[in-house]
Amino acid sequence: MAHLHRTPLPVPEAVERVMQYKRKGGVERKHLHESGGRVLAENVSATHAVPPFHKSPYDGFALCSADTKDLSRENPGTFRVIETVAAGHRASRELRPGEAVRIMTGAEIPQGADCVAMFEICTTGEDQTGHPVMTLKRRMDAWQNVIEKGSETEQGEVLVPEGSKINPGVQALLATFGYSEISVYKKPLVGVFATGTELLEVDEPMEPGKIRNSNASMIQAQLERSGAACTYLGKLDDDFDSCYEAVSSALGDYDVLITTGGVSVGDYDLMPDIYKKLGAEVLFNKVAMRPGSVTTVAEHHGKVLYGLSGNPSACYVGYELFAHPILQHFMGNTRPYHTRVQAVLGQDFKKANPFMRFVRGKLHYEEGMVVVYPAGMDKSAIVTSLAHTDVFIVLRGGTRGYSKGDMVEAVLLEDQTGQTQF
Ligand SMILES: Nc1nc2c(c(=O)[nH]1)N[C@H]1C(S)=C(S)[C@@H](COP(=O)(O)OP(=O)(O)OC[C@H]3O[C@@H](n4cnc5c(N)ncnc54)[C@H](O)[C@@H]3O)O[C@H]1N2
Ligand code: MOO
Ligand SMILES: [Mg+2]
Repeated sequence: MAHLHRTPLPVPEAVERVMQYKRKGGVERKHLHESGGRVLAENVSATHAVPPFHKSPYDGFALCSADTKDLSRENPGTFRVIETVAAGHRASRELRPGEAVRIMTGAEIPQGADCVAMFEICTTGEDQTGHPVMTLKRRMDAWQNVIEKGSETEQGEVLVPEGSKINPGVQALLATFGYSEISVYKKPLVGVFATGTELLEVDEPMEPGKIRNSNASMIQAQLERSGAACTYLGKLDDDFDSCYEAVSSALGDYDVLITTGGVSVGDYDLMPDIYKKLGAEVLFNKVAMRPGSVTTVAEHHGKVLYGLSGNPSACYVGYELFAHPILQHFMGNTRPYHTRVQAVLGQDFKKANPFMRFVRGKLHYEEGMVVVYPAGMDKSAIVTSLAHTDVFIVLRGGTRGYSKGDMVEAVLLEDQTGQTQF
């Protein structure tokens, strides 16, 4: 029989207790195309200057600025066009005074040239011998319209430090500098069990007294959203020996183990006794929050075991508050906590709040303001409102409810930025 008396721990303290067991995962090499969303385990440095040569930003004529110093509308100058250089090609020889090269955007500026006149300010024609010429009616400055070698970055500069998340722009840099592979932090391997004799799997027909196991699919998707690697280990009947056996034998194979169900004080809530028999230290088994007050977290030889509630909304909230940040840290993220913003509450929420409440909510942008609405029914056992949830609306304990227009805190579940503090 589980102990009936449990002392509720304030949420920030519960998070802090879990985070005492955070650890960084190992490092692995990943192909640049498979590195998106991972965290860099090495600096990305410029392996060469960018651009690697003086380059033309325009389609036009490359020439020597000194040749243009006396030019004006009244005194145009005519240049012999000696060749055309497309991007990817180089001029065949150095430019001599009085010469110009027809050059395309991205091509290397020929030796002897130091500026580019855009096509739009040049007129083209032929001389008496039929050779192509170009006429210019203004003077050019040295290095005008040239992207100079190394002007964007010099060789050796650290451009993205270790610990940064790899986004499409970082992938552009990896490609620029020839990193076909890169060191990233490993994903944590997370094992998931669903407990409950009442559970049917998704492909099973309904039966009297039974419900389908929605938490396993939900947790797997939450893990995926967090970037972790998940193995669903199956559902377990509420039978002590088989549950104990399954949990204790899975422990060694995963970085983190998550179970759902069986953490409260019912006759078949077996997780507390399983933790006891395993010799795991329970960090807390009651949190001063709704939903998810029964969320239990234990530690076994430094490994964290999550006993999430069986009630779907409680399970969902328990995961995001207590598992997401530890998994983010494992993956090298220096901002492991969900981003929080101030938002306008879009409708009344009049329930009194003895405990801190994490209302599943939906974010809208209205006239440039972030507005959040409760996503639907707000009880621990509710599953339907989770479909419309992308934020938690944080309502502090000890309040008599909130009104439309009040400023509230919103935890953004689908934002990538994260923050360093809970
Ligand atoms: N006497 C008390 N009873 C309860 C307390 C309490 O403090 N004293 N706490 C209540 C609260 S709060 C919650 S939350 C629930 C937590 O229950 P458990 O975490 O032990 O979970 P179960 O009993 O296994 O299941 C609860 C509920 O959720 C359904 N469930 C379970 N697994 C799944 C799943 N994988 N997919 C979908 N639904 C699932 C299960 O059928 C139950 O209906 O305890 C209260 N009781
Ligand atoms: O642990 Mo329960 O979800 O607070 O209702
Ligand atoms: Mg129970």
